[in-house]
Amino acid sequence: MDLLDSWRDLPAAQQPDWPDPARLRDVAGQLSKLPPLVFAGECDQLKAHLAAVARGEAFVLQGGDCAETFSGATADDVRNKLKTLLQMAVVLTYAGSVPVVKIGRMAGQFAKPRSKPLEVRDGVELPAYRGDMVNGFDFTPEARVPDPERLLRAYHAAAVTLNLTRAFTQGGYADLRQVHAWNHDFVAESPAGQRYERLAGEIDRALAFMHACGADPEEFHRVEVYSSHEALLLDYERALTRIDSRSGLPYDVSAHFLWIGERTRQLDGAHVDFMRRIRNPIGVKLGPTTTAEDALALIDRLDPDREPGRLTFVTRMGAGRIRDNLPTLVEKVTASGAQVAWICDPMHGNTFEAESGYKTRRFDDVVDEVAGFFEVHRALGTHPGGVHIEFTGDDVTECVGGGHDIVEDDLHQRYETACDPRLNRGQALDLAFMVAEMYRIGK
Ligand SMILES: O=C[C@H](O)[C@H](O)COP(=O)(O)O
Ligand SMILES: C=C(OP(=O)(O)O)C(=O)O
Ligand SMILES: [Mn+2]
Repeated sequence: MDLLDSWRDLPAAQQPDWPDPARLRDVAGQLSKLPPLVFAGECDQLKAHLAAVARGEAFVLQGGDCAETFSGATADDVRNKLKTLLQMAVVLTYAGSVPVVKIGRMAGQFAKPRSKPLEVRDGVELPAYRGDMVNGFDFTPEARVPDPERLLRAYHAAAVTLNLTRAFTQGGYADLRQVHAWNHDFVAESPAGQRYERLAGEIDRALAFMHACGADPEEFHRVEVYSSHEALLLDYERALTRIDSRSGLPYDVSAHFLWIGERTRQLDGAHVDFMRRIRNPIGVKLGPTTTAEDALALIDRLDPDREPGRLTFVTRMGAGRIRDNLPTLVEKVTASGAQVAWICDPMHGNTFEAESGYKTRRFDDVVDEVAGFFEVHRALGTHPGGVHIEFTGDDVTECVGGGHDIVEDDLHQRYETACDPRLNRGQALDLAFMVAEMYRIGK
């Protein structure tokens, strides 16, 4: 048997109950003939950047929706998300004085693990929504049936999103001389926008200075933005895995970077088995129950050759636990000689249900978890390598607190997420300024 299929004999958590397995096989066959969404060489490039992160020379900004939707694969939606990502990256690069590796939770983040298989509303029980790649968001029995056709739609929505991303980032929109333009629709009414505008003015002056010194303006014309998603549905990921013609090695060409979620990181499970065989840079989410032994065993399994940039640990402990839980993990991993990149996801350990029933997160908890992450790494002399966040480019009301001080009673106003609550654009920019400061202070 092809080793890329050995996961099929292992327990795979969080897979949908596809009602028609023959149809699933047919769709997987179609997917396996479709062109790659990314190229192996690009994945290697990202791996080299992540190796720099692991060495302490760069910082990762990874973010986007919790769950992308098919209807969100539009020019406006993608541009707004990219704009926010670029603004955050500029803040971090300039105010934090550090090269920023930009990775979108974009172009493939269509499948969700859930804590409960069923959703109950007013006594009616239906299968939980598992992302547009699996079933529909509407609370009807028809919508909630897993449909393999959705895997094909996910591929096409990812292709559209990636095409837009490549056009925006390579075609001039992301040119550093556009720093003001990204902010136009934002600056007047928001403190974060005004703060950003002042920083953009400084960048202008710095660019003019460099230009006067003879720097080539073309250097600032393009940026690299990489794609990433949770590698959850193994039938999809396997179908998009190809042998790289240069090296003869397998790459999952559905995204540059794939990660294993907190709910699917079982050492003897299917996800770890599949992911150890692909050559992309990969991540693993580490929640509050992770032991140092778990982390070391994951390293042995997923990065036996200790390849620089191969493995990133994304910790998501919760603001109240990070200062207690993270030090031992980092100490023991560092002592083992493994060089992983450490990234902080300050979202998933801080979710709670408001009285109104909306899932939400406090902006202050998000900031506190990042602060704890920095404190732990600074105390140990290790590198706080980045942040992984859920945000959107729109002015949604999903997380409480932040500049506009959204309160629980406001959540209903613009609660648009298909899964977890995201930072809105102002909250995301505020966070970027705070992270930049934390980065600079401890350096
Ligand atoms: O995004 C992550 C998970 O899918 C999400 O946190 C699970 O949410 P649930 O507890 O509502 O299932
Ligand atoms: C499911 C997610 O996170 P975790 O696996 O950390 O719960 C996510 O990133 O949306
Ligand atoms: Mn999420």
